[in-house]
Amino acid sequence: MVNMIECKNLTRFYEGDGTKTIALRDVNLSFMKGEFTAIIGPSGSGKSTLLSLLGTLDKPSEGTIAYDNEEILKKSKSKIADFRFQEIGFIFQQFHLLPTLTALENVLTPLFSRKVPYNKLERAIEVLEQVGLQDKENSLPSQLSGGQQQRVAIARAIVHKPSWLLADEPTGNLDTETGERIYDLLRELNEQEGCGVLFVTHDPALAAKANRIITMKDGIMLSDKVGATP
Ligand SMILES: Nc1ncnc2c1ncn2[C@@H]1O[C@H](COP(=O)(O)OP(=O)(O)OP(=O)(O)O)[C@@H](O)[C@H]1O
Repeated sequence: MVNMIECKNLTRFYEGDGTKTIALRDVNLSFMKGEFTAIIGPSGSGKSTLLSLLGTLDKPSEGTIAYDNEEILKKSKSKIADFRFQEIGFIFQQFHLLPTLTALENVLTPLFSRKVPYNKLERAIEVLEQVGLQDKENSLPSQLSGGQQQRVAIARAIVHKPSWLLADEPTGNLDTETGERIYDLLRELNEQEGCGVLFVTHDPALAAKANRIITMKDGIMLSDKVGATP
């Protein structure tokens, strides 16, 4: 159970064709479990890069990320994957559901080939209920609305009980009202499960409702402000 993530001098650049793109420059940030944080900023400002690094999907070019003082990214690939499975849940703008699998099967996918101390099927049914989709277990993604597909993706992100939920524009593909309901669901999970939520958004109204608002620009952290009180 990771209670704190600490980034020091985090820098990520990409090199190729004689050019160097700096996606993140010298970012210093800490996150405490249970926080509900919005990350905002213009396109290309480094928001997704930051989320990928925090979620151990990517490695920094320079700087460090410590999870409860442990630099997980310095470990082997399989140790990093185990860590990711135990601690992190991801939600994406494009849902990324497997089209030939039912809602229930999609939710079960992170548990394939994993040993867990609970009944996988019961757990998957439980989280589908938690996101309000108890009657859609056997539906394919194509038979679900955008909001419902994102709920399946959220159920999949929490099925393995992560302590951190990282969401990259989770409401970006949804209309305002559906987006607000997805936001409320993330808030509920944050309060009920105590998981830290970090979400990237382009929507200033949604960002303003978070407890902490981090603004990025050109790979730099422009500001880190206290938002709405819970
Ligand atoms: N794999 C890559 N190779 C080269 N450059 C990349 C790569 N990934 C990201 N970048 C560059 O890094 C910068 C930051 O990208 P990033 O996706 O983190 O921004 P963002 O704030 O999430 O943008 P958006 O809001 O459009 O999703 C951009 O200039 C982007 O072009």
